[in-house]
Amino acid sequence: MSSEIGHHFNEKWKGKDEVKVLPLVRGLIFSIASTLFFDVNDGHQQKQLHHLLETILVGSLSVPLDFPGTRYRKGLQARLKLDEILSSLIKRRRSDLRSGIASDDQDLLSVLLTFRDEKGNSLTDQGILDNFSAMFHASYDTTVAPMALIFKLLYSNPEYHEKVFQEQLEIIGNKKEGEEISWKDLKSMKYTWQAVQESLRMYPPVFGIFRKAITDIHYDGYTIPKGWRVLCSPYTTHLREEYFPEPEKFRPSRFEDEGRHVTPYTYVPFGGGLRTCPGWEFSKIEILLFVHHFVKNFSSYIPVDPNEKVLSDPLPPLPANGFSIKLFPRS
Ligand code: HEM
Repeated sequence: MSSEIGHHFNEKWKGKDEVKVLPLVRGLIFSIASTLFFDVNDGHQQKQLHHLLETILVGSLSVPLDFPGTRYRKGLQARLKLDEILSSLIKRRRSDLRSGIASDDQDLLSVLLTFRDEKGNSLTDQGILDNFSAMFHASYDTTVAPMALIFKLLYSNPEYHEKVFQEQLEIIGNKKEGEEISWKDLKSMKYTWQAVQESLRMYPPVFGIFRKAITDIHYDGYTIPKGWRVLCSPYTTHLREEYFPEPEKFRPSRFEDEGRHVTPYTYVPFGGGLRTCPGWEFSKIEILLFVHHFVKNFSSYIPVDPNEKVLSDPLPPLPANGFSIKLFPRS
């Protein structure tokens, strides 16, 4: 993943005086997913798949009116096209696995194709397509949001900005030419991770999660009857003064000492309990590596509009104009 991100910076950021962060981050997250999920590295095919995914996402958040020209109809058509392309990838990979050209752990596609449940049953092609669709939905916009916001928020807190840059520079300084980032390095990025956690507190990418009451629940004078669905939203606790004083301020130090001072279940950007997001560590690595490669390439940056609004329309919260920044390369 690190080399993929390093390559992305070489191709899309280096040599530029100014960039718009949001579209670049979208391209990066999609290219990581298509490489690690089904080993599609070809730029042209990635672009086509990326466009289809974006159309599906827009369609899934639109009013479900199945008429020609509506976003919903375009989303449905894009899903059919995406399934068609993925089906041909599945067919080819099945044959490559049989002939030994592909291995059973090379990417998510191979893992799904060779998966067997406790009774020895495998997934159907439709099951694999549905898994891909779920993974794309769950992993794309969610990770794009903190990556598009982190440098905007860091800019508002010079003390933490400095800490994050110093932390990354120390890691970079200890590396030999061409040496890659290790697990130990990722674990040592404590200020960077605190800053990411704080951005996920202020702007949780997932607005809410549902839970079903499996028994009557009595809470604070109210009864939630068995069978009702309850919507829990991170915004209800993330922005409460009693849990996070001055909640409108970007203050990553709230997560010092590995978040020990945070009241349990008040900080839930990845949900909680049995259904906690299974991709949270994956996204943690993506975001930490993104910050790492940024600092490796640039000594500083200036937002074109430091007061650019963050909009959640549609979700997730993103910088309103894509967050343009002026870049200063590291010599
Ligand atoms: C910053 C990035 C991410 C955020 C904020 C996020 C947030 C969430 C949240 C709130 C849930 C619901 C959890 C619950 O019901 O308690 C969830 C579920 C899920 N996430 Fe993520 N997610 C992120 C990245 C990812 C990534 C990168 C992947 C995959 C590689 C992923 C895969 C999933 C899946 C498959 C589920 C459904 C789990 C289930 O229903 O059991 N997520 N995520």
